[in-house]
Amino acid sequence: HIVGAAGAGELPESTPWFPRKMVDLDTFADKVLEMGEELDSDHPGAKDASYRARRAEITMIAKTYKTGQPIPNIDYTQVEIETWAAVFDKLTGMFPTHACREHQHVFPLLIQNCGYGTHAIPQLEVVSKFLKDCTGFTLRPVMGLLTSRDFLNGLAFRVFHSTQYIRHHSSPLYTPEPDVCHELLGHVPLFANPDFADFSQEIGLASLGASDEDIERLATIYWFTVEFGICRQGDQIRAYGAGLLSSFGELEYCLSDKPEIRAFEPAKVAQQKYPITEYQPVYFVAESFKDAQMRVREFANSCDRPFSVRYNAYTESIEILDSK
Ligand SMILES: Cc1ccnc(-n2c(S)nc3sc(C)c(C)c3c2=O)c1
Ligand SMILES: [Fe+3]
Repeated sequence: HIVGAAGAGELPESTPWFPRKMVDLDTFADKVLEMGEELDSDHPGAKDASYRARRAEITMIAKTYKTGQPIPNIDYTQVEIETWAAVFDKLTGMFPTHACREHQHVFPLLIQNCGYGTHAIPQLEVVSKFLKDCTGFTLRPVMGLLTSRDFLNGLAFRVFHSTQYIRHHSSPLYTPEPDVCHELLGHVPLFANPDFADFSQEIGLASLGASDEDIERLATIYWFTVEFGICRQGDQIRAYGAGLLSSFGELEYCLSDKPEIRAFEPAKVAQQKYPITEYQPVYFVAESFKDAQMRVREFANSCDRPFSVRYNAYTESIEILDSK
């Protein structure tokens, strides 16, 4: 039976807090791991005071953003647009031979409907409206890195927390963290695909109220799919992970004979360690997004959460089922 909003009382005391309706995502805003302008010393923009100030200016928008509001547009500078254009040109040249068919199918629509091109950086609000039309996914501006729990919880509501700042102009082809190029070229095209949207939401639903250990396992599964996923396409393999599709070097490397390629089995993937500052030594191949979704659902059922959840798209809220 369905346990309503009051159902929180029905859950075991030890259940970690999780959002029950879309507006609850507003509570994540102040919980960002670092404000975004405290850049690591090895960050390309660490010594550039005006870059750090620009980051703070852009991330302030995310701090005040509330559910239901349009995402404010950023008046990007010529230097920022040139950085974007360099990344756009380099990567779009590789998509025909390295990106999965789902990415290639939607890219022309992004050019047509969202102004993707070298002359301007697409605005998140325009892109979010497009995604809403395609799969119900929406974007939400984020100041910097959310915790894995908060970030994955957002996916349960088909909400993707997206950065709005861009990497430092001194290194257009490298970034130690997500930036708007990574989101627009890597993540957005796949969230326009219904099967990938279902798959991503599956991970999000599994993360609601999950134990810290299960959050770690689900974040690792996220890492080897949404970020660094490879899929089978006929007799070839292609990239669908955003970290691959937005990184010129790693997009080349991931389809070469250098990395090890394994089958996507969530229980095994969840145990895999991954470096985030160099290319992955191992990638996992999904047979299809539907197949990957079913495997994640199976994996989620084997987790030690004493209840299961369902998303009600009419009320944009979570329903608790068979709370054991
Ligand atoms: C699970 C989770 C929670 C928050 N952010 C992420 N996340 C995402 S989506 N993309 C990137 S690209 C990059 C270079 C890094 C470090 C990174 C990242 O950390 C992942
Ligand atoms: Fe990412």
